[in-house]
Amino acid sequence: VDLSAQIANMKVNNLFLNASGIHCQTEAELDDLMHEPVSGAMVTKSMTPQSRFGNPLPRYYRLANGSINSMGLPNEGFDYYMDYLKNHEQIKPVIVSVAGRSKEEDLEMLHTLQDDDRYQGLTELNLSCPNVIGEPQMAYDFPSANDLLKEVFSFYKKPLGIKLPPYFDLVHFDQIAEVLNQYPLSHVNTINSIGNGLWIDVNSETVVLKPKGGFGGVGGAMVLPTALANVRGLRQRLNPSIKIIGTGGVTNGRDAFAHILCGAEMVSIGTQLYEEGLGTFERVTRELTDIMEAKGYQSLADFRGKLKVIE
Ligand SMILES: O=C(O)c1[nH]c(=O)[nH]c(=O)c1I
Repeated sequence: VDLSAQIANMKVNNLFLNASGIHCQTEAELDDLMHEPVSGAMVTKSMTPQSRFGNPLPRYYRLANGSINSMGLPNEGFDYYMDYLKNHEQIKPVIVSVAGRSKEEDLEMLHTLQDDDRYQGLTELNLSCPNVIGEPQMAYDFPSANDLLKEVFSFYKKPLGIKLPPYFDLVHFDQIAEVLNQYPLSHVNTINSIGNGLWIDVNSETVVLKPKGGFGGVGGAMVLPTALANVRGLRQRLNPSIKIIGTGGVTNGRDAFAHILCGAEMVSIGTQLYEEGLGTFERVTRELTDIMEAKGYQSLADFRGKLKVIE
């Protein structure tokens, strides 16, 4: 499987990586991902300038065919992750995910990354966290997102991607693509969880998450149709230079194959990785390879973005 993801010139030998938030908050978790033999890259938990405990527990709940979470941006803080990068050999590319609680925090972290000559990595600006109490998802506010990106790209010159929430209206695909196409983005990562779902334990007649009255982001198998639509919709609208990391609903090789048909350059695995463990990478890679061999494809480029419609 030839794999030359042109995402910030990452030369990787495997298209899979963890979804941000999954197994990537602590040094031990990051080391596990760094030494996991199959995945081609990894991404950190979204970080804020200071460490955060996040929302009160329970804040994650497994569903029959997915998950719901209201973690609330728990992370060890910006300096912790910068130290991690300085003190650990990068066996694979590490995408640094930043999620300030305000425009000022985003700019603060990006200025620091821009000014650090030792930092040459790929950064992902998370504009779609649905669970910080009282905070909107910036990527649903097109003018604000545009203002932020205009300011970011006035000084940030290193590779930068954006983590997007799911959109549910083709006009919104048009509108966000119109904003993003103005900027020299490395990639977009789509989708983040479907924000503010609600799960109820009917026996106790109670929600299952403590924060926000039980409202949380939905992920896992049940979001695959939304994830595929967002990868496809944005691939059809974004400049070809802006690559897509497909995230959402990937549980097996067929799901990954579908993401690539829609145009994904690389594919993230979240809920399934959390529930099954790091062995997911080997299993899904094997399943995808089997599908490719059965179809006679030698490389991802043979079918990437080549989804057929019904004429
Ligand atoms: O609650 C979280 O920490 C969280 N949870 C998500 O589902 N997506 C995000 O971007 C984040 I920052």
